[in-house]
Amino acid sequence: MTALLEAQDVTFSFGATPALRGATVSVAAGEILAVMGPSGSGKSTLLHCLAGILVPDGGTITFAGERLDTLREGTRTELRRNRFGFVFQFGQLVPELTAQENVALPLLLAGTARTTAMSAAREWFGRLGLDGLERRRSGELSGGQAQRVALARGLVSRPQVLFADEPTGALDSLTGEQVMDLLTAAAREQGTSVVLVTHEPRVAAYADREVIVRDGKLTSTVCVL
Ligand SMILES: Nc1ncnc2c1ncn2[C@@H]1O[C@H](COP(=O)(O)OP(=O)(O)OP(=O)(O)O)[C@@H](O)[C@H]1O
Repeated sequence: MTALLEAQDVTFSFGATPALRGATVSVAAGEILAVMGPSGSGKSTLLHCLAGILVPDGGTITFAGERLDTLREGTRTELRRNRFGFVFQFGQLVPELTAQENVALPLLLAGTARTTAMSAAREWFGRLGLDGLERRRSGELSGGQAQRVALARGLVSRPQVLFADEPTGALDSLTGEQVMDLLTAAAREQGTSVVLVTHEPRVAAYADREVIVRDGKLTSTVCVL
C-alpha cells in the first residue's frame, strides 16, 4: 500500500497534557479509514495533525511524498484549502450565508469566480437530495439537511482527503446512516481518501479499515472489509 498521507511517531501536547505519544498511521489514496478509540484518547488531535491544522511536537506528517509538518503556515493553509476537505460534528455552516453560498465557500476562498463556484455548488444539491434548499440559511435546515450541506461543502473542491470528525455525532441513527451512505458514495466516486473519526462501530463499518487510538497511540489495525 502506498500511503497518500502518513503520520510517523507523532507526539503532541496541550501544555502539560500529552495528547499524542508516538502515533503512526497511514492512509492510501481513495481509502476510507476509521479512527476509533475512547473519549480523550487523541483521535481529534491526530486528525488535526494529519490535516496540518496542528503542528506536531515530534515525528513527521507526509502528504503525497512531501513533509507537511515543516511547511510554513501560509503554504500549509493553501494546501489545506486546495487538497483537503472538512466535515465536523456540528455542520458549522456560516449562518449569514445561504446553503448554496456555504457550499461554494471553499471554491470562493480558493479564488474561483462566483458564478462558477455557485454553479458547482448547485450540482451538489441534487446529488445529496437537497433540491429546493439552496437559498435556506442554516437556521432553516434540519440537522440532517445541514450536515448534508456541510458534506457538500467538504467535497465541492474535489479534495484528495476528506477529514470527517464525528460527522454523524449530532444526528439520530437513521439520519446518520443516510449521511454516511452519501459521504462514502461521493468519496468513492471522486477517489477522495477519508479520515473518519468516530466512536460508533456502526459508522466505522463504512470504512475500508479501522484503527484504534488509546492513550495517544495506535493500538491495532483491523480490516473490516
Ligand atoms: N484545546 C485543548 N486544550 C487542552 N487540552 C486539550 C485540548 N484539546 C484536547 N485536549 C486534551 O488532549 C487529549 C486528547 O484529546 P482529543 O480531543 O484529541 O481526544 P478524542 O479522542 O478526540 O476525544 P473525544 O472522543 O472525546 O472527542 C485529552 O486529554 C484532551 O483533554
